[in-house]
Amino acid sequence: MTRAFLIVLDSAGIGGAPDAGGFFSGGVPDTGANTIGHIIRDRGLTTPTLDALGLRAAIALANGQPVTGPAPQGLWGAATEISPGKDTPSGHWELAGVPVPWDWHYFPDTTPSFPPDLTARICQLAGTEGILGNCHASGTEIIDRLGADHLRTGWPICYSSVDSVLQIAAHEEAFGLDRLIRLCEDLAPHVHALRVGRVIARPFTGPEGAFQRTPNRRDFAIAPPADTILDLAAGAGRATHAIGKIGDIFSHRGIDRLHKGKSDADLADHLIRLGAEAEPGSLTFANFVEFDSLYGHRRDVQGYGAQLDWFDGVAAAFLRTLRAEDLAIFTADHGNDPTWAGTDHTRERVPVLGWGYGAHAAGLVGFADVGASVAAHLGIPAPAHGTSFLP
Ligand SMILES: O=P(O)(O)O[C@H]1O[C@H](CO)[C@@H](O)[C@H]1O
Ligand SMILES: [Mn+2]
Ligand SMILES: [Mn+2]
Repeated sequence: MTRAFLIVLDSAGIGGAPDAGGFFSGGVPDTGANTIGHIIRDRGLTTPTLDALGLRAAIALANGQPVTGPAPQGLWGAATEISPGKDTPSGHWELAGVPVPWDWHYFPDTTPSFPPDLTARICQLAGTEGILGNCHASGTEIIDRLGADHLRTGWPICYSSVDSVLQIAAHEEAFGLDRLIRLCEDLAPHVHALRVGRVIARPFTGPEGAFQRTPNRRDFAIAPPADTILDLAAGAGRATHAIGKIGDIFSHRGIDRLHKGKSDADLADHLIRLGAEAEPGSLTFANFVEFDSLYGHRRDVQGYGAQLDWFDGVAAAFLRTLRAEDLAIFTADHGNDPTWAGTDHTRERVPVLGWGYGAHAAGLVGFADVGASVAAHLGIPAPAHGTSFLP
């Protein structure tokens, strides 16, 4: 029985989104943002495995440029998102066959950013007299700025961004990791009721002047509004594996086994192991978050490029574990151009790089077509949206 592996390189967009002008980072429209394209332009990449599948061709296709160079050996294309958000849940759900049917609520870029009753709710759940932050911020910048106040007052640091999120940073030892996670979990239903996609716990540690975020981030996301390929695979009795934060993104629906780690290197070990071991008929869905969290939001071109070079070797090792009848697709959930203004995601098309069907041009497809193709490959019911691009 065939197996499927869907692997998301978080934020590894390739530009060309037709609606990019309606999205902003740092007050600048996303028109022209191109995460991988600009890393190639400014640093260069050594990604022979992804290139052979069709990465360079996909970038050209996404941006309306002629496709030149060696013919791709994989199933390749570029996908366009229709969901009205350039965030992680929107991208992953649509890839899994469920475009977002509502408009997310975004907290305004003002101080205060949160409505008074929500702030009061946070205080009540945290057992504090107030909160710090209450604004848009970059997560590393705000702990540098407010970490000392946090230690002094014991108040949680609450912030948002251009995404539909409420993030809470707190010191693991001084505030307590379990207390932070419980606060976010208890707050999540109140935040989801506002059509805000996620509450994210952002624990940090260290002394003043050297605060550092830890890997114990937790996301509490709204549940997807319809059956995703995870639900459909699980419903068909198939084994489903979630690597990284896929469990959090899908509200833990349709997932048998979670494979988490402290870093993307740990997640790469899980992926390569599951390539060898995953059950016949199973679906493995992976998210590699460090492209986004360590390099995209931090606008670090060199770091992002080095991570892509590293990942290419992971992809090569993983593909060697596969069986002839398997399908693997490498893709992304949105952009996060490290050369762009601000520190936020960027609206972009994403690469679709498939292994298992030989050389085939899928062309310009939709995010939901990825989920439909995975479902067709596995022989499970199709999600409500999308059309398979398998030959
Ligand atoms: O700057 P940090 O805390 O990494 O926050 C980022 O992480 C969130 C989730 O990807 C985004 O909405 C953005 O705000
Ligand atoms: Mn993401
Ligand atoms: Mn992000």
